[in-house]
Amino acid sequence: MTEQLAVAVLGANGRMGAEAVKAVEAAADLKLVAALGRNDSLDTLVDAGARVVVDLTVPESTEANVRFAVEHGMHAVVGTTGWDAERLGRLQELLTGRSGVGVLIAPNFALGSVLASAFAARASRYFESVEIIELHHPDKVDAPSGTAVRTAQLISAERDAAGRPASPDATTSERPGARGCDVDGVRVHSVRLRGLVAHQEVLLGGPGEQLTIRHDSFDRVSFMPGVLLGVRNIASHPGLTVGLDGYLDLGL
Ligand SMILES: NC(=O)C1=CN([C@@H]2O[C@H](COP(=O)(O)OP(=O)(O)OC[C@H]3O[C@@H](n4cnc5c(N)ncnc54)[C@H](OP(=O)(O)O)[C@@H]3O)[C@@H](O)[C@H]2O)C=CC1
Ligand SMILES: O=C(O)C1=N[C@H](C(=O)O)C[C@H](O)C1
Repeated sequence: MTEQLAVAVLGANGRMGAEAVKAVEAAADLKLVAALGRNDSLDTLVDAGARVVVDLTVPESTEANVRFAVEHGMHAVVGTTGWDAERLGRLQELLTGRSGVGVLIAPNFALGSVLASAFAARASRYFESVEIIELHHPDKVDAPSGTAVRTAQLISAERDAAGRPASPDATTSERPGARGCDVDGVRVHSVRLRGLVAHQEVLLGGPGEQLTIRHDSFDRVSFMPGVLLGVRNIASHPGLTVGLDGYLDLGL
């Protein structure tokens, strides 16, 4: 039998972390060597011989966690949100000169969500209007969701490349927040509702028609194939990758 890959999970007591611990433990080719919570020392990762660190913590913790992993030569598979351009810039700098280390920042690990965002971005070339509605459980601390931000960025890039102008909007007076927030020129609306897990709709409008691209995660098990895909493939993707689509051959 080939050697098992040593994996550590940070945020192991959280909703996602607990699911990731189960997924790693159930995978014959992986070995869970550490499962850490907020008050555990990161030095445990070194002592445990972790090769890949999975970060599923909180936006204020994730950057320091990833920095520790990279500085100690460990790959990092990151699902935590909050990776804005400034943080990504610092991470890119950190990775320079550490050519063997890979970091995957994946705003969404659900394969259906990754596909939905890619399809929506491509479709947005052909529609006059586009807006995003993301819907999540009310215990989520950040808004808009990382997935919505990423989707808006992909849409914005596609529309720029296609020479599409901004979506039309005649609003001249509004109550704060009524039109959602602006992410790279795309309006994003956030719903927080008990009973939900993670959902997103991209609404695309043209004269006399609408296309809606919707993805639903009903359970956090939906994220686990993507987490495992990241863990298993990160060693062959050195440097920084943003989005699980970077590990897939979507051909779009
Ligand atoms: N990429 C994807 O597919 C997905 C990403 N997410 C993202 O993952 C993150 C976690 O989500 P979720 O599991 O729902 O959140 P939870 O609040 O349930 O879990 C976060 C956990 O991280 C712990 N934690 C905080 N800081 C540290 C630290 N420095 N080291 C170790 N553990 C720490 C928290 O501990 P304590 O409770 O003590 O604060 C908590 O147990 C969020 O950013 C969310 O947006 C969520 C779902 C899917
Ligand atoms: O907090 C969550 O639950 C989720 N967070 C990620 C995000 O912000 O996009 C991924 C998914 O939407 C679930």
